[in-house]
Amino acid sequence: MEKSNDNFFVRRKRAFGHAGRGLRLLAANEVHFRIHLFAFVLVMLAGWWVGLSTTEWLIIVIVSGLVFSAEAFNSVMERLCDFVSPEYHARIKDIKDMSAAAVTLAAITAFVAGLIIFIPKIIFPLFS
Ligand SMILES: Nc1ncnc2c1ncn2[C@@H]1O[C@H](COP(=O)(O)OP(=O)(O)OP(=O)(O)O)[C@@H](O)[C@H]1O
Repeated sequence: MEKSNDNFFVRRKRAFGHAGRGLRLLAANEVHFRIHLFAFVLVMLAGWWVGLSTTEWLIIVIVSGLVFSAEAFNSVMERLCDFVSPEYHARIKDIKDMSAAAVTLAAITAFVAGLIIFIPKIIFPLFS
């Protein structure tokens, strides 16, 4: 690809445009990405309802970002694998399964963090 002579800011703006297109592709085509988005909105509403502290919001935002990033990279892996090897291949299976495992690890981390933050705020008041 030819190197452009545009200045720094024009190139950064273009890079954000490419990233924005990637985000739209993920939101439009990836069911799991949309499920995470839906769960994120629910957690935001629940956080607002129970009144999270700044630190708790930070933890929720960080673990959610981790899940979104892992999901995005997993989608990239799936597309790359399908492009490189549309037919069944044992190595492609390993790559896709490991990539899916990365998302699962991030999701478990977020789930456990959510339990630690929300359980005391939702369950404990019921018994006090
Ligand atoms: N070309 C292939 N070669 C070997 N195994 C594959 C191949 N394609 C898919 N698989 C196996 O099927 C599983 C599901 O793959 P697939 O690409 O359909 O992802 P998915 O989890 O169904 O995601 P999505 O439905 O979001 O595309 C993989 O984790 C892998 O075990």
